[in-house]
Amino acid sequence: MDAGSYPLLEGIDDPAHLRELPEHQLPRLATQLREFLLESVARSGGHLAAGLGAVELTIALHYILQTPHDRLVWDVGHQCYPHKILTGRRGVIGRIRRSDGPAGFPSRQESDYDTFGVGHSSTAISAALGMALAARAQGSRRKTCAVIGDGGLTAGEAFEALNHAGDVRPDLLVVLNDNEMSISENVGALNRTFARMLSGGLYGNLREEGKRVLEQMPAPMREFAKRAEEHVKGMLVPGTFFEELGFQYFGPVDGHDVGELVRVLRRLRALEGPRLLHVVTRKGKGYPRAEANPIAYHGVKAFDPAAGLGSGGGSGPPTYTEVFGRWLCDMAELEPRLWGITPAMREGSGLVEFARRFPGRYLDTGIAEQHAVTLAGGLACEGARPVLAIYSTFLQRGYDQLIHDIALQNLPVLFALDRAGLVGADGPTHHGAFDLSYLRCLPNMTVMVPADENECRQMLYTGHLHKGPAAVRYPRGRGPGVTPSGPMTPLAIGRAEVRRHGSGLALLAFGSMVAPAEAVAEALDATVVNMRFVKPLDRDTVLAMAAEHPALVTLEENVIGGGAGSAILETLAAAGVQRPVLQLGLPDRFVGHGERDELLTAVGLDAPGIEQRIRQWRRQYVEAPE
Ligand SMILES: Cc1ncc(C[n+]2csc(CCOP(=O)(O)OP(=O)(O)O)c2C)c(N)n1
Ligand SMILES: CC(=O)[C@@H](O)[C@H](O)COP(=O)(O)O
Ligand SMILES: [Mg+2]
Repeated sequence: MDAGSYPLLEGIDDPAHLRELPEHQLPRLATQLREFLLESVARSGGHLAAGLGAVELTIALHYILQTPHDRLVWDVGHQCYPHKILTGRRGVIGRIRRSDGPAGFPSRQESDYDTFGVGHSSTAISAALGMALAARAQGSRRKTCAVIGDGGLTAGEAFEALNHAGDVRPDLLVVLNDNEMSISENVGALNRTFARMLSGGLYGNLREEGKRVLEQMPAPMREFAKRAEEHVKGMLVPGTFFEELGFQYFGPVDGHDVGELVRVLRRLRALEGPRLLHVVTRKGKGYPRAEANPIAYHGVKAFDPAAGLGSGGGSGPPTYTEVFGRWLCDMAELEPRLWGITPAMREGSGLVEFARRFPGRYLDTGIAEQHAVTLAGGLACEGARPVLAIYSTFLQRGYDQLIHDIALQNLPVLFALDRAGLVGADGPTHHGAFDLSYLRCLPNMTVMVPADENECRQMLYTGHLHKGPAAVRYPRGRGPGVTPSGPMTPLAIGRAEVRRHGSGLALLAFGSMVAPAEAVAEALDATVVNMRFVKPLDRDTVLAMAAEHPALVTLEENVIGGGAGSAILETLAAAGVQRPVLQLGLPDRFVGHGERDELLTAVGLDAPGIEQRIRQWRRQYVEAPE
């Protein structure tokens, strides 16, 4: 930040300083905060459009709420960069999501102002409700506020929390930040109702007419008239939906009018009971390129704000996501029963082309992973061949549905699990660290892990043909660069592939670990097996490797606990085979944020780290056992 270019912002090291500003300076502060945010994220990369849209709201919330004494809980938290800038992290925001910088989402260990750790959506109201009930039980007068977006409101947990709050009636303020966007265009009937009412002529005219009339009123009447206007507007938009849930509904309010927000929030803070303030904002506000294309500017790499984002479509081999997206379209051409489903991640999961070409078989459920899983099951019951594209970490949201609705009924649903393993900048809330453990323990599941992009395509095809539930898990970004080619041929279920023969020891590698295993094989005189299937495991190959080698090493980009290596240990134990086995994988802790390669090195899953750990272990436990 060039000294002096943001004079108001530079004077704010915490919200107490903000609250010393006279109200009339807040619009100028908003301008500086927005410009600083754009300049910073254009350099660092990260989430941009949501934060641009939340600048005035963030200022008003910290201006009126006595944070951190009053609790402010953000939903998802990707819009929290203005919040972090105003709460003492202006100096480090330029390193956001780097291993030496702040997390990309609110994090309790990072700041007292980050009252609840988020990253997965739709948790804020539940957490805030818990905090509000605790305040009531403690006889505290502190206030609790949750800020949730219209996308966040498409998830079941948000409704569960609203329904419960309306019943137990805490002192809780929910702010709905409605910009009609999720990452892509928001979906859902409630969203459609909002959009219809807020864009409707009647509401728009009333708001403009109301402003004109108010301006001509003497000041004392203006406050009363404002309230009257709010209630009249409240009758035009689905406030009743929230009032049926026990909330007092206020708004809609212009989410970029910081004075209006301060006035309304000041009133609402003084009230008690469940209140919902409906705020209308524009995602990407203040940066025309982001306003025009909020999808592209939801999450960005470093870019030049003057030129905007690059043309995209990087050169080089396709990413795993692109391999999946192309396979899905190719397969949909051949198989009319194929459906593509995403829980609000069309772009991230590679479904843009599929959605364009096969709109009748494309479903975006909104942020509703539980529903998406069971929906796929219903389709499968009727002979459809659904493919659920879902991040590994987000499938955690639909785990009971996976067990109860899909695996138990042995329904042919294919799960394309993207972002498996360490994702990098998004950190522990988004790493796909657990899916091999949580999938392989389920009866009827087939779990495949491709070593490269071509194998990914073959596995997707194999899973599609399979008569029961199947999952293919692949990492964020690119693999070893084996571009898919040739016809799709199904793999033999449960068969591994021996890539290299050695005599020293056998490296039994899964997915992204095959490449580094091959890189160290010669130095270790090791056999390398591309295991391909975590379930069903290739038992014959495992036992043969144990018979032919003095020791085994398993390698996986999943937690060791209950993962693929554990499946191998179970196989050896069941066969009464005793062999030294070293399990390499993710540690039994949450791995932080940073560049993916940097994190893999930090947990010893890059080639040098793998070689070093094997040599050390072999010396200690194989060559000179006590
Ligand atoms: C459980 C879960 N599913 C999916 C996501 C991915 N995701 C991050 S932000 C977002 C859209 C959120 O929309 P909204 O709440 O309206 O916030 P906005 O970006 O519009 O400000 C999604 C789907 C997530 N973080 N958590
Ligand atoms: C906030 C959120 O959950 C998403 O925006 C997520 O950060 C997307 O991750 P990718 O960048 O890996 O698609
Ligand atoms: Mg939104």
